[in-house]
Amino acid sequence: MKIAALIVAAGRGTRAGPGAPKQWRALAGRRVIDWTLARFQAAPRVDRIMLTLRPDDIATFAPPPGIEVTAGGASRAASVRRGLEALAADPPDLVLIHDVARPCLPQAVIDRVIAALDTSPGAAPALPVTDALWHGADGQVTGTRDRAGLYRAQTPQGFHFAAILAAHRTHAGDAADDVEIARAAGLEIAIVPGHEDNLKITHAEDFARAERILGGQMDIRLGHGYDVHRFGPGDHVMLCGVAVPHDRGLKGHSDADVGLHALSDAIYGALAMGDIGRHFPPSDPQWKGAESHVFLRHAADLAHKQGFTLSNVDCTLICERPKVGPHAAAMQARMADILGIDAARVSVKATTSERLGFTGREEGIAAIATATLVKP
Ligand SMILES: Nc1ccn([C@@H]2O[C@H](COP(=O)(O)OP(=O)(O)OP(=O)(O)O)[C@@H](O)[C@H]2O)c(=O)n1
Ligand SMILES: C[C@](O)(CO)[C@H](O)COP(=O)(O)O
Repeated sequence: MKIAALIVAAGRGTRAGPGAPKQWRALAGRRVIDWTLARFQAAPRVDRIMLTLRPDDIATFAPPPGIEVTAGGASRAASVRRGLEALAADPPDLVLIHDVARPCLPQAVIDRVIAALDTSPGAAPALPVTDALWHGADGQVTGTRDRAGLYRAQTPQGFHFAAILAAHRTHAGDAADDVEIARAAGLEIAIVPGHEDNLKITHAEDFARAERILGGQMDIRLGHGYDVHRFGPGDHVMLCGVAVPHDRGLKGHSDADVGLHALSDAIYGALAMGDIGRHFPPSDPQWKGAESHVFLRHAADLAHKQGFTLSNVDCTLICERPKVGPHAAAMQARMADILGIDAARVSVKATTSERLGFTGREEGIAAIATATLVKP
């Protein structure tokens, strides 16, 4: 069973007020569109993601790997139709059609829609109306309405692909959503429970609500690491991935880069996956003299495999000499490169220990590091 997600993102977001269209605006540290795409990238049963954008946005948007992009139309229905036509070249069995403006979609809602499509050609999430309903005009209540049997429709709305494509091809005019188009073609649509978190960002104040929801949903991990290496003979030390000239070297099984070792341990710690010695045992001869970027890359890859993004890292080197300041910018750039994150999220600093203790006596160098991992 091949399942595609079609995310419509070609609207102008006029009701959200001045500024960029809402899909491009920042929300809890990422753009709205990034949160919405991440929902479907993390959905185990979704094989393919098609995104419809305004033509001018296609020129500037660099889609993440695996995301297909096509141009949307003048209305939501037109954008969906274009997305369906783009998918039709290699048709999936099922399609889940979702508003980019619903970035807080819980995975459970996706699962419920897919499950309902086993027995129904269409299925969509909705919540029963729980407030009283009024008619109003000029600021006055002019009537009341029975709320029994009324629902608030959400997305993703899921369909058997061939059926919804045929429904869109024969539908004339606009529609509020794809359920309306499917029903006009005679398709039965099952209602599955939606979720209050699955709001559609429509007005400016909805951003604050979405931020609160995402903040509550996020898995935020903090890890810390500590490492020490003793000085020995040599003419340089490896610190945070940079060779720093010195009148001694650091002793160790690998290249003895205390900074990268502490940072690797911080990431392993945040994942609760032990430490560097567990993944690269010192008893194993293959790691003798190893360059420590291998360890750091391994830790970062484990984080990514578990769906975490590295939000920031911070490393402090503790030594009297060599002086770290002249090399800090190069260390920051090298660590950012190894981790694949922006240098603005990487901090390297140094302190002496006021000539106290083993670092003060210049017997070795110590490093402490922290890493913050975030999973939406
Ligand atoms: N021509 C359009 C219009 C809307 N949409 C998408 O349809 C979804 C729901 O629409 P809505 O919330 O109304 O978004 P906008 O049309 O962008 O907002 P507004 O009506 O305030 O301008 C959004 O994901 C929007 O990007 C689209 O793909 N193409
Ligand atoms: C598709 C939808 O999100 C279902 O609730 C809704 O119909 C979109 O409505 P809008 O008028 O485009 O905001």
